[in-house]
Amino acid sequence: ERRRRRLLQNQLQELKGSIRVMCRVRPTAAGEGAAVVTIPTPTDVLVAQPGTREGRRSFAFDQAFGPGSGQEAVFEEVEPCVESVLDGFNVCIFAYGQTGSGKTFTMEGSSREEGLAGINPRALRRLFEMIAERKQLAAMGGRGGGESGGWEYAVSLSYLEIYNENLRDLLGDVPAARAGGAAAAPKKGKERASLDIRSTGEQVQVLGLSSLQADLYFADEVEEALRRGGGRRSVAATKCNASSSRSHPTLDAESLQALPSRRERRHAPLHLVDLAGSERVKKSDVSGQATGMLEAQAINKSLSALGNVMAKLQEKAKHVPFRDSKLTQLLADSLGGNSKTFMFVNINPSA
Ligand SMILES: Nc1ncnc2c1ncn2[C@@H]1O[C@H](COP(=O)(O)OP(=O)(O)OP(=O)(O)O)[C@@H](O)[C@H]1O
Repeated sequence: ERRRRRLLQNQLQELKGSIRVMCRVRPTAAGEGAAVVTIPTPTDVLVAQPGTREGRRSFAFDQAFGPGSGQEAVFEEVEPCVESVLDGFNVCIFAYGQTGSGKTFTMEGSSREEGLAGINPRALRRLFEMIAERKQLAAMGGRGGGESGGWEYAVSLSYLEIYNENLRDLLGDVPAARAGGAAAAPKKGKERASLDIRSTGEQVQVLGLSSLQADLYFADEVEEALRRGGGRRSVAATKCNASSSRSHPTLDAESLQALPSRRERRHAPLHLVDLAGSERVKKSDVSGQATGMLEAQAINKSLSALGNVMAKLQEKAKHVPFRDSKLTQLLADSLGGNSKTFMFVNINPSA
């Protein structure tokens, strides 16, 4: 079963490509004026502004989601990839777009209603469900149980943000009893310190980052930790959005898989990234604040580094400049190679 699933996943990946770019157009909000963006086919996004220099322009994506597409439909598109993490694939899903375009809504969603939950909580829940399903299958099949028999799974969660090219731990004070191995919770007062990244071969490690070890979806515990972490994100008001995220928060679910009978161990990361707003400094009027300017420069640096890395990967270039920013260093293990990357381009449909 495991081998068959891997094979199907590989075939699907070859068909769809290992970097997939989706567009998500959010509904217009009150006072924003009429939408100038439509989705004439499931893969095309048309921007029509008659009388302007741009006129009509069409953009092709792997998939386009309109204002009527709910959180569930969006998650269904990435779900097979989330599942493949337990088969050892490295996966990265990120949301890119201007401030207020729906990145946080896509990744985190809203906790107001169950149906409004975004990719992050749905992905975590799916991972834990799958682990439970596999345990149940193994128990039913007894010993042996084919290739999937005997595997043990665990998930280690961490949550950090990249702010002005510094890495900050957002889970800093998880209960010590559940904080994982070498990465114990930092002491009070030190939790906002910048952390270093170490790359060892194909694995990327953030030194001193707290983690929450889980083999079940302890809904309250996990959600509470994430909620608290989310509350620590660096947020500022810009002209475009009253509470704009100025950092790149990244939720990481490292899946650990072990087959003790054969002394096999492997791990695969799932990176879920809500990129900071891509707006131009002038338009968002953050330039008046000294920190705003610095933030905008750091955001631009990492977004353009990410753009360069994606372009080099698409070209299959020999050298990919992962080291150009903290963001690309952090994601190096799940961009390119055998990994699967999803990029959501979030847009606001008003002129
Ligand atoms: N698909 C959607 N359906 C309904 N409401 C949405 C959708 N996308 C975004 N919104 C709403 O639009 C507003 C702005 O979205 P959000 O905060 O996710 O933007 P953002 O891109 O993360 O902004 P920033 O970069 O400034 O953090 C929020 O009130 C959000 O609830």
